Formats: sequence, C-alpha cells, structure tokens
Amino acid sequence: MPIAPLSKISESLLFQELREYVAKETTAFTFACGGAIPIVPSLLDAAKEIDSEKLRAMSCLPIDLRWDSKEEAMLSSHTKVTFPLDPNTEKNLDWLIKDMIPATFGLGGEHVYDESYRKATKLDPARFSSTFNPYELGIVDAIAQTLLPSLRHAKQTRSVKAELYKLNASFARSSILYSGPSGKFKTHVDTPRSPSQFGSLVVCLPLEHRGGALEVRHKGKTVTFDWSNSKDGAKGVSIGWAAFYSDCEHEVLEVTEGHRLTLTYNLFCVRGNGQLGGNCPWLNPEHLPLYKSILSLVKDDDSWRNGGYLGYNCSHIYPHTSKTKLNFLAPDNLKGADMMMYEIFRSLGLKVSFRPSVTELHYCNGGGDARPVVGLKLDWADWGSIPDDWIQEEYDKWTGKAPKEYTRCRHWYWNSDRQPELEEEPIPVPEYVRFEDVHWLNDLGHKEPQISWVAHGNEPTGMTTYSCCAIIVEIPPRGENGR
Ligand SMILES: O=C(O)CCC(=O)C(=O)O
Ligand SMILES: [Fe+2]
Repeated sequence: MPIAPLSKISESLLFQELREYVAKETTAFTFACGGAIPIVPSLLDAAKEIDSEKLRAMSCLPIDLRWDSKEEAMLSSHTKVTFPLDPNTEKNLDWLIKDMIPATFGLGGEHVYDESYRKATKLDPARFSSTFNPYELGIVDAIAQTLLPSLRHAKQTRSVKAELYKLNASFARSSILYSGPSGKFKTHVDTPRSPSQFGSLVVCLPLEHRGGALEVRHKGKTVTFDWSNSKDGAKGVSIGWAAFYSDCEHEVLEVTEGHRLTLTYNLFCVRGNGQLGGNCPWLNPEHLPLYKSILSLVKDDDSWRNGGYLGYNCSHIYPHTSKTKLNFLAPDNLKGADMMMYEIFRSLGLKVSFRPSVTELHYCNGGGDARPVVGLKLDWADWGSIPDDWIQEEYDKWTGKAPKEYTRCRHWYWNSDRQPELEEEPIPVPEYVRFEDVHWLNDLGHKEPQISWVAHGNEPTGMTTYSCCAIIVEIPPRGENGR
C-alpha cells in the first residue's frame, strides 16, 4: 500500500502538535551537573559535630598530591602538596608548577600550542597520583543518575567509569611565577577517546583564585561553574566538581588572580554489574505528553493509516570509530533528551534504528549542506578485520551514500590451489530510508559541518569522531503489529 503523501502527513494537526511537544520537552533536559563537597580536617572532627547535618552529608579529607619531578635528585618530601594548602607542604606548590608542562589542544589531527587559545599547564596521570577519589565521594553515582540513567528496555543497567585524564593548572597574569596571557581555554569540545565516552568530569582543587569559571553550553543554554573564592569562612573549604556531556561546547574563562588547579576525568558508559530492575525511576515515558501524542498519531491520525517513517534528530552528537571498524554504541550511550525519545518509541513497541549522519566528514570538506543522510542499517557483526579500502565502501553504504544499486558483496575463500581468492557476488541491497521519506519531528540540531565540531578539541582527533545521529521509527500500516 502506498504511504500517504508527505504534505498530507506533515500538515496533519496531530503531527504539528507533536513537533511542538518535541521542541518543548527536549530542551528541558540537563547536559551538565555539579556540586561542592566540604573538606573536613579529619573524620573524627566531623564526627564530633554529632547533630550536625554535615555528618550525614558527604565530606572529603584533605587531598594529598604527589608527582614525579623533572629533577631526578628531588627529594620526595618536596614532591607532595596537601590541599587545602598546609604549612608543611605549601612551599612545594612552586615545584609542582615548575614540573608541569604546557598543555596543547587538538586542531583537527594536530597537537597545537597557542597561548591565545589555551593557556594552561598539565601533568599526565603517569606522573602524579592523588588521594582524591570521585567514586568514594559519590560524584560518580551522582553523574550516573543525572547524565546516564539506565534504559528501561536495556537488558543490563549502564554504569559510569571515570578515568583520570590530566592535572591542569591555569595562572593569573599577575602570578609571581608566571608572566604572559592569563590562564584560559577557549570554546572547544572534548575529543572522544572511544565510542563509549559520553562525558567529562572536572574537579577543582581548593586553591585560592579568581576568575576561571567553566562555562558549558548546549542548544543556546549555558551552565556556569565558578569555583573561585572557594575559601568561604562560613562554609569552610570545599572541592568543586562539574560533569557534562563532552560533545557540549565549553570554555574556561580567564583566571584573574591566583592559581586554578583541576583534575580532569574522561567518563565512559560501561555495562553495570547487577540487574537493578532495568528501569529508570526518574523517567516513565508513559506519563509524558509526548507519549500520548505519538500514540494518537500512530493509532488515530488518518494520514498515518498506511504507515511511514518518523525521524528524530538527536540533540547530542555521538562518538564512533570509522577507520578500522565502525563502532557505534547507541542506545547504550544515549544522552538526555535523546534517551527520553528512544524510551518513548520503545515503550510504544515501535521499531527503532539509529542512523548516523556523516556526510560532512567524508564528502563536504568544510562546506555544503549538513543534512543527515539516513542510511542503511547494516549488520556489521562480521566486520572483524576487513581491509581499509573496503571499510570506506561499507561506510558509504551505511550512511546511504552508496547508490541504491550497489550490490557487491565480497569474501575470501580458499581456491583449489589452497590460495586465498576474492569472490565477488552480487546480492540485493535492502531498501534504505531516504531523508526525503522521513517525517521529521524536529529540525536538524547541528547546522555546522561536522569538521568544525572537532576543529577545537582537547586532543587531536583520532580514531573516534563525533557524528550527528537520527532515530528513525518505523510506523507500520494500520492493521499490522497490533495497530
Ligand atoms: O579545567 C577545566 O575546567 C576544563 C578543562 C577542559 O575543558 C579540558 O581539559 O578539556
Ligand atoms: Fe574540555
């Protein structure tokens, strides 16, 4: 049966109402979270305040930081600082600063040092250790609940793994130790290390400074984390932290006084150990107006009688590998509103697939139209170690770039001389969904070419890149699948 003409569907009142709901409800989602944890001199001191709320709240002991000095002969008593600064190790802060090296950023595939864009120093985790542990302090749990709640339909829960990435320092121009531009890091996204990276965590050590606020942005909204003047007489000293989806643009503003010292972590989604019910209590899709609206579209809207494709352009971009093996983890790594949309579609029992849009990376070289190509959903279970030039072809098919009549399927076999030989065998390519065939619930969120999102990263782009992604939902003709 032919599907209803696009105009009829798009003009339907229910469809228009649905588009409005999507616009409203998907912007309400958070993309960053953070907090402050008070530092207590010792747990015994905290316990003395028996009826204090502080006893129940999370608190942190002073943090020891140790590092390997560039000077081999340096005494170990000189390579330790305790935060908040204590009289015994305070003087070592100067050594720490001298032992740190300039921090670069990624511009496309290159490491770049440019003080007008990023002015900071760093230590790699192999060169330092600290007693700070984001798991102990409930930070990782808070991130999991806020940024990565488990999917209702997932067989297993998903958990957060935080991997220490760097110690960074930024100084004010006025610092005695340092002259030059004030510490800062202009707008960038965090380059994904693997398809399972979804976020970044920044922990600010308690060291007096001014300026240096961290601003995180998504879809026109900005969340600011300002840890300056953390020495507050009434509340004591605290550790400030912020976590955010790493595809969100962020910036560290200029440090105007003192030193700003941060620990950064990469956040990965991993399979949870236990079956904790497999649902996310914060979100019951059936109670959302969007759920009801999609339900009536599917059940009652006459223009959808013959079925069709609904499309939702994800609000976030997602990392995937593309050079040696296509690896794309959705739905395991879905963020914020994208997870909600997925949950709704799945609760309605609809067939859902993810289609990345990667046109810009390979075809446009910094210009042109960035609308998604809604390509084939390939089964790549057998992709093991196929040669590189084949990958591009498969990639093209996957993204819908390959022409429809592309039908080659190649595999190696052993010939009668026991030599490996390549066989080309035509197979029909299944119909793929074209951009034009989809009724889009929202506009494409990212208008710029993909190349510009990765232009300024905190690392050069490697094997993993971001792409925008669409969720395609198949609405069967009425009468099928219980409709
Ligand atoms: O120090 C911060 O607040 C953030 C640093 C950052 O964005 C990065 O290292 O990529
Ligand atoms: Fe960053």
